[in-house]
Amino acid sequence: MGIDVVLLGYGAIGQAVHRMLGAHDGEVRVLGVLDRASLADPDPAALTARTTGPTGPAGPGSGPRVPVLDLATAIERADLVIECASPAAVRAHGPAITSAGTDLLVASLGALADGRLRAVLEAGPGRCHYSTGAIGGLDLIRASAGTINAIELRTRKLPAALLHPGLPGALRSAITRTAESGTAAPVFSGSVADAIRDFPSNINVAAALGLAAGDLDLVAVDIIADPAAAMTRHEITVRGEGGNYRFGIENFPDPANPATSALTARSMVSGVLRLAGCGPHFI
Ligand SMILES: NC(=O)C1=CN([C@@H]2O[C@H](COP(=O)(O)OP(=O)(O)OC[C@H]3O[C@@H](n4cnc5c(N)ncnc54)[C@H](OP(=O)(O)O)[C@@H]3O)[C@@H](O)[C@H]2O)C=CC1
Ligand SMILES: O=C([O-])CC(=O)C(=O)O
Repeated sequence: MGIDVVLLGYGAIGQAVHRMLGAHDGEVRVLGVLDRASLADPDPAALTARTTGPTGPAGPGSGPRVPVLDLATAIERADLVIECASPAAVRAHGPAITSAGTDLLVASLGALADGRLRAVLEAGPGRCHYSTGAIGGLDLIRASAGTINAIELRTRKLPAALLHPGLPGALRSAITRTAESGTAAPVFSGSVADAIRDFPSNINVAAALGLAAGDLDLVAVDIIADPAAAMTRHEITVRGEGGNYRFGIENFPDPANPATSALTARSMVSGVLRLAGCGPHFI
């Protein structure tokens, strides 16, 4: 028994998930990974026996090697594809996975701010699962869907964790100024869609909150660049007819990627184990 999985993306989260699933190989078998090169060249012959390995702080060669697969083989063999790449990867490859009947677990939930893509992925027949990622409390928000009036998310990260090549110039300057001044400052205020547009790999948690609430427009996002932020902080305030809720989540960043909370990989492993039927299950 157990389930067969493939990792879509093999960076900080993908490698951590792979390492952690090693302790559960009776329940979950990692068949291989999809990387940028294998996704760009659909010819399985081009990939014959190619493997990849960890590139994190533990150093090359210190962890298990894993086969690199082409997308068609991954879809055919896997029960579940674990996406831990980027919203762009969900857009590009998610529909092929779920429409072929293979399940998909998504970390890059920002992609699902696009209602049309969400509808395609949810049409199946493969199931699209949403990872709780770097936060908690989504069960409570889901249970309160339809009764929520507003959600505020205040995310505090290191300036270096917020910088990325596609950042608009004004935001880049604001974040760089914050880093140079040594003082924390707000750098973004806006909707989930705008946050995901400007910080696609940094604020998927905002989309998670909106998806759980059943309405992304309920979520207001503030991002603070804080040169002293040894931990990434997500402050979540929910106001609704059933009650008011506050969650303060302080995560250590993943050592391999300061933009990503280390909790994210653990959340994905927990989700995969649940899909493999390993309890306990909180529902
Ligand atoms: N829901 C949540 O709470 C969270 C979600 N995330 C999501 O998880 C993603 C992965 O995080 P992390 O592991 O830290 O990131 P990394 O940058 O460490 O690794 C991402 C890996 O995915 C690959 N990749 C990215 N885009 C594509 C693509 N379009 N096609 C193929 N491969 C691709 C990258 O390749 P290359 O190096 O060539 O770019 C890299 O190997 C983030 O981008 C973010 O969207 C992250 C944290 C929290
Ligand atoms: O890891 C985090 O704390 C949040 C994050 O990057 C995301 O939501 O994309």
